[in-house]
Amino acid sequence: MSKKILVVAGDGIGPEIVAEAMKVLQALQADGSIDVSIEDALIGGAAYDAAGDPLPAETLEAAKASDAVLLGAVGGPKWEPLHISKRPEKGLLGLRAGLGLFANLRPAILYPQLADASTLKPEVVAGLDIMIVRELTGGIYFGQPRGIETLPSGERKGVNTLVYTESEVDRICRVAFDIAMKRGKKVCSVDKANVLECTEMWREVAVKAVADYPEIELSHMYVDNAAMQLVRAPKQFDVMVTTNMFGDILSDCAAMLTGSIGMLPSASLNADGQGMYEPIHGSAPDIAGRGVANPLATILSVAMMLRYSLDAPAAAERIEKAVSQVLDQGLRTADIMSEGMRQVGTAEMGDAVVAALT
Ligand SMILES: NC(=O)C1=CN([C@@H]2O[C@H](COP(=O)(O)OP(=O)(O)OC[C@H]3O[C@@H](n4cnc5c(N)ncnc54)[C@H](O)[C@@H]3O)[C@@H](O)[C@H]2O)C=CC1
Ligand SMILES: CC(C)CC(=O)C(=O)O
Ligand SMILES: [Mg+2]
Repeated sequence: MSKKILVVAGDGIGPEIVAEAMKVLQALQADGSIDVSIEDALIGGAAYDAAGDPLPAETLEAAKASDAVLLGAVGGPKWEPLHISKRPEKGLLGLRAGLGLFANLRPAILYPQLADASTLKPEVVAGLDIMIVRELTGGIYFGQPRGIETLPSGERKGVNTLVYTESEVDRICRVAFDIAMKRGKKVCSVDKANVLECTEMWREVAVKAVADYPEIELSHMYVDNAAMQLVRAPKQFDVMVTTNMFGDILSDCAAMLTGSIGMLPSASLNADGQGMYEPIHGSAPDIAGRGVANPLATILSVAMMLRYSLDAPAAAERIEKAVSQVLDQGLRTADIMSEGMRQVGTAEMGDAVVAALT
């Protein structure tokens, strides 16, 4: 049965990288590997400019009616003064919350061809394969109260609130445990339980939940140490599970171990298996419009979509193999360029992946 995909390209490099991911989807559609219908919608700054709203009601409705959403990236300096990404019911946060996408999976895998591009020594990262499981609809990005108020003294006070309920922690830990059962059976829960009560509770809930998974080896680490360990000895990690903000930061850090933030895809899933798929990076305004952005994270996000929402694991594997093949051919966008390789732009990289697929 045909599956519905909603494409929201967004801002900055969003439309450029999504165009390449669409070529891959369309190639798979054309050769009969998948049966999908594709619609577009607006989000972020583009939606604000067109409709005065960074998450128009029709975008949220279309997303709810789809089997999967493919997102580029949102935001940029033009819209930052408007604070559109700080309203939890609006923009990207609103779309994630509106779809209930509480589980964000961010695989940090080093393609062996990119060992030279990693910020770490080849022997420290060879074979790196970490799954970061980030809670995505709670924590400090959503907690109330939030905002900036002016005190009677005239001084301003900025407030954000870190909140988790036990059930929110329990469900994300179970996602991490289920994933770990299919991998190395090791989960490191990352918190700041020495300082923050909310994450002290997080740790207690993780310990209670793991009792249902006798084969899982659960460890705990404070987030500052986890950041350090990621760049010291990343292969000690199999699955990491953590809060919304800690996962946001640690995954950008882990991305560099694989060569570039332009290499890391993600899947954001709800309780019904519906998903949104996006690269972990943002709209990269510094390189937008130049045709130099790396589209591989977005293309690999399509592979995650095929695996998690479209029940097409063979097609997902074909995409991953095609990416490996273009790297074997020596093609590199600027962010992963190294000596002796051939530098290509966004579109040439997308075309090469399609050629390797077919
Ligand atoms: N999921 C999303 O839509 C996200 C949106 N943002 C938004 O994006 C805007 C820019 O944020 P930044 O902090 O600069 O983060 P960013 O991830 O957009 O860029 C950080 C750095 O990585 C580079 N980069 C990112 N993606 C790349 C790619 N595919 N190929 C090559 N280089 C790449 C950029 O050129 C920049 O130097 C902001 O408005 C921010 O709010 C930031 C993160 C995630
Ligand atoms: C709106 C932000 C939380 C986006 C971001 O940085 C991310 O999801 O990685
Ligand atoms: Mg981020």
